[in-house]
Amino acid sequence: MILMKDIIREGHPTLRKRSEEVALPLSAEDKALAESLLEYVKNSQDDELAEKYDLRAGVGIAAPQVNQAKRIFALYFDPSTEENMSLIAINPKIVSHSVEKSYLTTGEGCLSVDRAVPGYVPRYARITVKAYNLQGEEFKMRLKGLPAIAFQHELDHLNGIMFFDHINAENPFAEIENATPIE
Ligand SMILES: Cc1nc(NNC(=O)[C@H](CC2CCCC2)CN(O)CO)c(F)c(N2CCN3CCOC[C@@H]3C2)n1
Ligand code: NI
Repeated sequence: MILMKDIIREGHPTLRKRSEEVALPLSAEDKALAESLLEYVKNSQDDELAEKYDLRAGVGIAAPQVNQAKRIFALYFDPSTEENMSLIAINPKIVSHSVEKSYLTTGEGCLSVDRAVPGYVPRYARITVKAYNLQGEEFKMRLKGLPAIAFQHELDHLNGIMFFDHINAENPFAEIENATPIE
């Protein structure tokens, strides 16, 4: 299982690389990597396991964060939540997006960033995405709200982008034009 010691931190060059597309059908190694990413996010949201293994809570994690520069990430929102999502995305792409933006009023954090970086992170409010699943089948999804924000945060990792790259340096909490805040 992935532990915090396996997660690389800000300053590690892999976080600034463009990850490589993975070959389909997935090799056994890439399949195991993808499953371990989803397992981490689920474990991190389980109070007992998070406590036992000292895991920082997450709703997503990307392969480069465990020093695997591959275009794979996982997202997990418990079925009891409005978002309700369990996703492994292989070679993901945003195929279209709204003009409207959105942002988390709390700002964002990152498992690979051991400091708080305050400020609004402008993202597309709605996105249409395409990716491949563990079986190598292509799928499309339309996302909005927190799942859309999280998908963009993880996709950024595959392109060597960190959330704080998007924060307005002059005024981190400057109003974002044509944007809907997400509480
Ligand atoms: C929004 C949120 N971000 C948490 N952490 N940061 C992350 O997920 C980073 C990715 C997120 C940062 C902003 C969008 C994507 C990880 N990133 O670095 C991967 O690249 C949370 F932990 C969290 N929740 C709410 C749901 N809760 C359910 C019960 O368990 C606790 C859990 C806490 N919500
Ligand atoms: Ni992150």
